[in-house]
Amino acid sequence: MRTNKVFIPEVFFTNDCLTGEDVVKSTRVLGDLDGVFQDKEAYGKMNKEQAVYHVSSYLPVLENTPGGLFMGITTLYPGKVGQEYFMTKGHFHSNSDRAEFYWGVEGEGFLILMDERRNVWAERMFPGSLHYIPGKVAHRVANTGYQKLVFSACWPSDAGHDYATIADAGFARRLVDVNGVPTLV
Ligand SMILES: O=P(O)(O)OC[C@H]1O[C@](O)(CO)[C@@H](O)[C@@H]1O
Ligand SMILES: [Fe+2]
Repeated sequence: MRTNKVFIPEVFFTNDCLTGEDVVKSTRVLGDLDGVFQDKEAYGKMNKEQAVYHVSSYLPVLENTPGGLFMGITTLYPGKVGQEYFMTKGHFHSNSDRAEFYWGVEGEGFLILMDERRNVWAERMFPGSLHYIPGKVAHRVANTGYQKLVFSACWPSDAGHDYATIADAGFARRLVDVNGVPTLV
């Protein structure tokens, strides 16, 4: 199933619009993404305190509750490490068959997807793009534009995050700038 439906957002979300005791905010700086980017030399020269993305997550039920939903807003800054675009860490779900929706709110980029057989493909993200991420498909987002990329997500409260599989083997393809064109290599 490889869909890329489009809807018209009536409200532009921002990280700040989620508040309250059920909201958890986090920031990933470049130093949190050690091993994620291919160009180690370029990464080594960059400021590790630099923020790459912020996530605000609305968690109305406890983590692992069956049948609940979580919702998040991510702001991913523009930038590159070498020729590779700033991107989220990426993960499978711990409960591997759990699916998720992502939707583009502001800016432009790509959702990079990889199934368990390590087939990789990408869907263009833009304000109003809607992306269904099936279970057993790893997902990460790259900002290919010159402004911040804001996207939102909705996922089951018992999905969990499996970062270890990606930390061990990475994605089979990377999204890099080839003569100004975002290209999966
Ligand atoms: O969890 P990662 O791979 O750092 O990516 C951040 C995004 O993914 C989510 O974990 C949801 O899949 C959100 O909290 C956020 O939108
Ligand atoms: Fe996810």
